[in-house]
Amino acid sequence: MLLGVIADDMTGATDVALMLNRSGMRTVQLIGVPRAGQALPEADAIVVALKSRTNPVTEAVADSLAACEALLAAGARQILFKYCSTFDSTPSGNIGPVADALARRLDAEIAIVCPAFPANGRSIYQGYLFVGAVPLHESSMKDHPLTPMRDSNLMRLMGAQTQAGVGLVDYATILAGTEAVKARFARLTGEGVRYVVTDALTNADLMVLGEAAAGHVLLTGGSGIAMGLPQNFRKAGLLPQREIAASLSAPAGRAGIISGSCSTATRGQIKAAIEAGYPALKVDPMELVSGGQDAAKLAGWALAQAVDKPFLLYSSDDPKEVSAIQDKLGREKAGETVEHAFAQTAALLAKGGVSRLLVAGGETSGAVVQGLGIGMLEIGPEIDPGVPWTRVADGQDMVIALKSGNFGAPDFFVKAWGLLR
Ligand SMILES: Nc1ncnc2c1ncn2[C@@H]1O[C@H](COP(=O)(O)OP(=O)(O)OP(=O)(O)O)[C@@H](O)[C@H]1O
Ligand SMILES: O=C(O)[C@@H](O)C(=O)CO
Repeated sequence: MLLGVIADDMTGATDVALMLNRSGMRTVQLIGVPRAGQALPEADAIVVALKSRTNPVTEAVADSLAACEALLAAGARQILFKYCSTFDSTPSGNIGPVADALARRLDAEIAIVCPAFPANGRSIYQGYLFVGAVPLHESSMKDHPLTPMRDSNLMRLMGAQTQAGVGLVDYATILAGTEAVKARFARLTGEGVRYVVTDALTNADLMVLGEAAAGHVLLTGGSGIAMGLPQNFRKAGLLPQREIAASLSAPAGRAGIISGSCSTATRGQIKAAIEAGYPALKVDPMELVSGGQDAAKLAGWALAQAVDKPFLLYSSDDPKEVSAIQDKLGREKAGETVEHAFAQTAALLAKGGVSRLLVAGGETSGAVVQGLGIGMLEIGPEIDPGVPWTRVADGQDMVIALKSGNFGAPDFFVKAWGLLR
């Protein structure tokens, strides 16, 4: 094992695992902190998916350190701390405190801070993070319920979360190439800077950064920064050339979609699936509370549909409806109610013969994976940037794709099946 990754949420873990797999590293995703003494699977890279983005700082730090120990014990030579490409966090964390703890553990004198993910419109210029054509604080992330992003300057954002010095490698330096970036790293380290925000607009920039950071024991960022790391291991003779499969052989069985994501992207994808004739049932949190709907009824409905098209179970709604439900139930209870129902439903669906599943939403994916008792995923082909098919590697014969709310083209739910054999 060469590279160990600690990801702060479930879909972010699949995102970075895909990036590594595409770049020729055989990658396995583990769900949660490995148990003490647990033998980790054979792989070039292992991604540990945590739920440490918004939980209390002390828990996030403890889980990240435990994951780091397990990865080091399995032979990791470099550790990547993967967070969201929109730097989802608050002034109290969790990105800064987790990075600080990992830097201390690894004796890292420098660590890149690079959430750039050009394929999904996340770029960094002069240390400012852009989402598409607008700065982060003007994007929909400004209204995120848990981690509203009201600033776009990564030096300020990181600086508010750590006591360590924060510096910048600007775009002109990236354009000047690997040696220039390395020289800037050395200068900043000499000035007492630990965290280096790095500009990046294109994949080529990420390759330069990856090469320049070959000797760093710790990196932090979005999945984009992983793109340039496999080349270093290959150059060092540690990583053989690997075939990347363009499709995934999937077990025979029914196909379906579970969506608890309320993002604009997901709602568009649901509309496209319904227009394509997929049988669809809307899940209503109020009905779940009153008992009008429950997991048995949802699974019963899904399994009663004709098998020629995947079924779609969705609670996704527009922001006005979601906030009306949250006003009635409370934000936490609304989320938990839906997640609990989908977790139980997923277990019943698997028992009923569903073996091909698409799930939309980070929290929803976490709940469904837990409901299915999944501990390990092997990474398959890319459906859209940041979202691969995966195969369950420690239990039932199933393929599953976990989609971040904001990711995927409008026809995501319709085209994904074409990659399965
Ligand atoms: N109709 C609804 N009313 C209120 N809450 C809902 C409703 N539907 C889903 N939810 C909750 O909203 C949350 C959606 O979060 P989730 O992480 O699954 O999606 P997302 O935020 O779009 O995705 P990501 O985190 O990947 O960006 C979940 O807690 C889910 O249970
Ligand atoms: O980096 C991203 O945007 C995603 O992988 C993610 O973390 C979604 O929660």
